[in-house]
Amino acid sequence: MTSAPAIIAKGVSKRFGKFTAVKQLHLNIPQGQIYGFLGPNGSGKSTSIRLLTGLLAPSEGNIQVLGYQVPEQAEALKTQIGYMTQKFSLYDDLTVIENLAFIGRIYGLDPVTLATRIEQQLLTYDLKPIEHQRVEGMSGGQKQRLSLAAATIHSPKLLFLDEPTSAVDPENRRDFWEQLFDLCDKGTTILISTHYMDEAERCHQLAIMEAGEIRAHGEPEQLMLQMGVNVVEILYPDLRRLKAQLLALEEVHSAAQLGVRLRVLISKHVSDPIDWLKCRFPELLTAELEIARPSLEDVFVSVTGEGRA
Ligand SMILES: Nc1ncnc2c1ncn2[C@@H]1O[C@H](COP(=O)(O)OP(=O)(O)OP(=O)(O)O)[C@@H](O)[C@H]1O
Repeated sequence: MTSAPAIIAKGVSKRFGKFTAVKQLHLNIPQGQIYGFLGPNGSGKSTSIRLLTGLLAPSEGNIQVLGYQVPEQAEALKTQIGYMTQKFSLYDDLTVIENLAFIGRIYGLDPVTLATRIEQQLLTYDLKPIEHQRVEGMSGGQKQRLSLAAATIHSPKLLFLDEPTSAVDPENRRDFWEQLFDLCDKGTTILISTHYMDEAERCHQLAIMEAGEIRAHGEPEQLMLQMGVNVVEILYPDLRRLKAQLLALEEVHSAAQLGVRLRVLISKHVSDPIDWLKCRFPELLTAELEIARPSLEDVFVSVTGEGRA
């Protein structure tokens, strides 16, 4: 028997005055998965997360999270979820242990459970050596680990992470993802927002957002396979001029320079894109052209307006 979805959203929109920040959001997120919201700044990721946690009320639509109706039953849901933002929301004047204790008490943990959980979290997130250090003055990576330890102190079933890796270096991001997979392995469902392609590629499923709407969703691999464009890489000396000419063609979704190569996304309506390019640009007859494997970034530019910049 399959378990009920962790999150169901139907036709959810959020308006701030005349501005619509989230439009007709539909979600069905299974338990035990890492689900990603991928999108540029202002695409509605944070607003969507706030709606799903019950912090914001939708202007229209229906939300169910872990079987609770949101925002009506948000109070009951609160103890079952964790929420971490890119600002980490820690108390600078408190030490590592004091932060964990304070947040644990907010979640209503009894003193014995709290003491056990603090000890476990200090070990899991490698915070033991700095347990008496105040947050002020800690590195970005340490703050991130503490923030994740605090957000999971009450062992939530569902964890919301709003751009949790924006303020840390690539090594810390890698370690952070290992911790997320450990949590997922123990049954925690995770919803994470990001604007990094490599992070989105790690998710079991993701939604690509732009201007408050989901433009595409599914497993990263499926999204890459089902993309409505072919990818051609061109090795040619005068790439800047070629790029401008290519972008003027309706069939070309995007053209981005990667070092000495131009990566071009061409509509699948063009059956043989290499031949098609060589016919339109005879100077390419002697250039090196090859079909490349699609990346998530290609999917992103093909479903959003990003590619024609
Ligand atoms: N309380 C608010 N009042 C008015 N507009 C808002 C409010 N909250 C968000 N917005 C607007 O809604 C849009 C979506 O913002 P949101 O923060 O959800 O995007 P995001 O994808 O999370 O981007 P970021 O990465 O910058 O946080 C933005 O244009 C933002 O200015």
